[in-house]
Amino acid sequence: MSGDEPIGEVQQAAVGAVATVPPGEGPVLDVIGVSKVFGGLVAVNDVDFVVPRKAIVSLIGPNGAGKTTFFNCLTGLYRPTTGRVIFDGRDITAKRPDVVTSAGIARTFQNIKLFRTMTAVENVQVGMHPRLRSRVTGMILRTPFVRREEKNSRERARELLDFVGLKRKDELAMNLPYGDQRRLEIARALGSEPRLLLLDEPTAGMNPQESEQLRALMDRLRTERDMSILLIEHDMKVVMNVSDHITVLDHGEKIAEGSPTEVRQNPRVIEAYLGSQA
Ligand SMILES: Nc1ncnc2c1ncn2[C@@H]1O[C@H](COP(=O)(O)OP(=O)(O)OP(=O)(O)O)[C@@H](O)[C@H]1O
Repeated sequence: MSGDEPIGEVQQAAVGAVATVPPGEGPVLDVIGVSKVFGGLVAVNDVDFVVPRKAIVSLIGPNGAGKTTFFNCLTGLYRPTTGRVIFDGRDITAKRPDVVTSAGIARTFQNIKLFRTMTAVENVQVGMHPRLRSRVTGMILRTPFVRREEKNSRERARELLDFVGLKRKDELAMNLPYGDQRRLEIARALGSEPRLLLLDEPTAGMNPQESEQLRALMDRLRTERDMSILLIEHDMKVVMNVSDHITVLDHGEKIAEGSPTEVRQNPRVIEAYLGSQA
């Protein structure tokens, strides 16, 4: 598990019709009453949350609002204290991170987590691992099937790097400029062929031009690859321009949700978040 203390069993909230919605229909992600408690601290408090198909949904809120903890509850890094996580009609509550990835959710991290001494292509190939069919014995014996799959995965990795706009594909990850490392993280996440992509502050440390390129990339992921995106982001320009829907957390609670226009005008949001920025 994640290193946080065990909290007890996940309470089985009522799922009603949600769990019976067949894959491919209904929202891609349906989160029901998720809470996460660390000792006495309620980091996420009974949050309901939906990501419709092919939507870009942003999760915003002041520092410490519980956004990353919420992500960690979705991706199996944390076991939620209460609540259910339904992905594409399937209950993935408290499943291991590799199971969640295989189910079709990929993520990037607030602090970039690349294999620093591997090339960009190799990093993306690692990301493809959940979708590869080679077995360990085949890898040791270097069977024709393994060699063919490796070649295909190298070509596919290069395509994904093209898609995210990364030119220095054979460069070691640690030698890439910061913006390219962020792009590489996204390409690696795409390697597992997710239907839902979770991005944790992808524009952190980027200049305005790079942020705009990333916004355009998110748009293309949705329109060209039918992907749904859940975004944690502090750059309000990016959030307001790219999101179909925004949810606002404050002290672990959902205090508002709606379209960018609705959220921008919500007095609780202005007070809790936009106000504090101003
Ligand atoms: N493993 C942990 N153990 C104990 N407390 C934690 C743990 N992870 C997060 N917290 C606490 O939970 C609260 C929510 O933190 P979280 O990182 O989820 O907020 P955030 O909205 O992502 O913040 P930021 O915008 O600064 O990244 C904070 O008070 C934080 O200190």
